[in-house]
Amino acid sequence: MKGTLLDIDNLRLTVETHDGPRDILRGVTLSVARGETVGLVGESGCGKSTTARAALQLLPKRAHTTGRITVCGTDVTGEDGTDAAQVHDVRAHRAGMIFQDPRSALNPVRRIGDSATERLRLVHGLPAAQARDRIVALFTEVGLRDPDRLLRCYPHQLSGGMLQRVVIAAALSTGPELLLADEATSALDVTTQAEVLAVLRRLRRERELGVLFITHDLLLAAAYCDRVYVMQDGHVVDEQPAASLFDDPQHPYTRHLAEATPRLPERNTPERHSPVPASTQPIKGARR
Ligand SMILES: Nc1ncnc2c1ncn2[C@@H]1O[C@H](COP(=O)(O)OP(=O)(O)OP(=O)(O)O)[C@@H](O)[C@H]1O
Repeated sequence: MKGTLLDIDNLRLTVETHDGPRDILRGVTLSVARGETVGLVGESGCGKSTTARAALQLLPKRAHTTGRITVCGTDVTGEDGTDAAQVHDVRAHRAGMIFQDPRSALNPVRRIGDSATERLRLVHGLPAAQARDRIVALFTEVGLRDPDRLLRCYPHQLSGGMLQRVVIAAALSTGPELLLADEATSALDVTTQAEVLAVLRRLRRERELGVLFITHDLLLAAAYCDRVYVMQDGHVVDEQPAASLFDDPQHPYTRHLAEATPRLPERNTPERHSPVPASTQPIKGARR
């Protein structure tokens, strides 16, 4: 597909455990195009995070994979002779990842400025002053006020929403085309979640980012994404336009998830692309 930033084709991943080999991904096929937000939903443990991490070759220990993953035109699985330097280039320049808990992404005893500029300084070799200027500009872009003061703060001095914006700014600092957002707003309260989602949406539009938006929250995926893949037990079992996820679920498992998701009465149901659903209940059975 033209403009495809992430293309995963029949990805299988098996991990050697003490109890023998364990199949975690059993044939995942999905794609994300430039400027598109694609949801990846499913119950806890179905393999969503492993899929995203595999895209950056952040694989579990003793993992064996088959299938092909192409990120921004580079086959990171090495099938076509890609070497470690090219995978490093993808991680350093082309794709960024945001996780659920910004506190775990930031060193608690380092100032925000040191953590946020780290990739620019160490990976891109930017002088400290230039890295700082770029992060200050990005802090403003993601809606953080008084960026100079924030650079001197420690993580415990900032709220969860502010920290997630810091993490988003740091992820964007290297100019990625693809963003892998793994439950990036799940730990935030509903208001802060709406604000962070609005920031991500604006950045996606302005920068034409492709976003793989991982969530266990079907309502949120339906409201926020363009298309949605549904995972079950290591398989992608369904792919649908987000708009029809609840109204016309195609696969029995998608139907099951949709029926298990508490919804507000129709007149209050959020329109697609509204900031965030008023209710963001997890999928029934999810462990979170
Ligand atoms: N290194 C590993 N060794 C053994 N099992 C693993 C390893 N890494 C992940 N798993 C298992 O693979 C399965 C998929 O994990 P993954 O984190 O990808 O699921 P998920 O859908 O993202 O779940 P959640 O929504 O809870 O984050 C889980 O059952 C997990 O326990």
